[in-house]
Amino acid sequence: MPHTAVPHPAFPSSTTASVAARATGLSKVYGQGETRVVALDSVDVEFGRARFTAIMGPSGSGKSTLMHCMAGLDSVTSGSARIGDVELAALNDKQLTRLRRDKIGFIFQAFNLLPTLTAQENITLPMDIAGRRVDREWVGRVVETVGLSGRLSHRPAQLSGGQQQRVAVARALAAQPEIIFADEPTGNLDSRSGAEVLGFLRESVRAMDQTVVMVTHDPVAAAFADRVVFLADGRIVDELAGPTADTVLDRMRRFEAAGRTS
Ligand SMILES: Nc1ncnc2c1ncn2[C@@H]1O[C@H](COP(=O)(O)OP(=O)(O)OP(=O)(O)O)[C@@H](O)[C@H]1O
Repeated sequence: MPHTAVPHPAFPSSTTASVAARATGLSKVYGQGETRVVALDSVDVEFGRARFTAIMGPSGSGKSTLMHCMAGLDSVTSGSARIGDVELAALNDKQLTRLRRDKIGFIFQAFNLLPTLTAQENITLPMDIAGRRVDREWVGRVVETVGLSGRLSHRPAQLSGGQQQRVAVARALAAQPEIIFADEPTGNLDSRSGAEVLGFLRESVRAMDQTVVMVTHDPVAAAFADRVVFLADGRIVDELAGPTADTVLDRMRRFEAAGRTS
């Protein structure tokens, strides 16, 4: 039963209200027999609402798998993945599709923009597909925040890589999803454009109470987050609040050293 204690404002408890997504004992196993891979091994993690969380860890540690399971893009083998109060395993395909469409925003390394549509049309496409009314005022604010006001009638080919990624960020933000999952969102960008995009994500969390979960290899990118969780071999092995690029790098080096001696 949920406890009913009133949380002290300075110490928000991890009740549903403050948690946008939660994994409990989440395991994911691919294949069987000789090809069996335990990608996630009983992961417990919460992603706070209106928080920016980075997921880091060595290649193959399970970062993308965790994100895909939390976003309903992949099924879980055991344990639980929830968005808000919704247990993803309890949904059928149609309900999952609707949940992804209505509650989740995605930003991937490949921008996934439609080449024949303008920036504006790409930004509102998910809402148009869902038959949702477009909140023009909100979209205007998003477009201004990501600095695309002068580029709305351009098609993707007429935009730089950084601008295209900003369109992808605006598209995710425009629908006001409960949570945005970003997988290496700046992987293809030069460091200046990357920093801009991360700054916009950071600003969306601060100014618009957006929730963002981002997978990254880059300590500089992770430093834009409020918190970093570290995965190794499918387990959460550490976390860091208020990260800087140096503290993240330091933590990564320590894991590498531990990995070499274990
Ligand atoms: N569809 C799949 N079938 C079989 N094994 C998979 C599949 N997807 C991932 N894996 C395995 O699960 C483990 C975790 O993979 P995952 O892609 O989640 O790691 P990652 O931390 O995101 O890695 P990277 O940083 O290289 O992208 C790896 O050993 C990978 O080979």
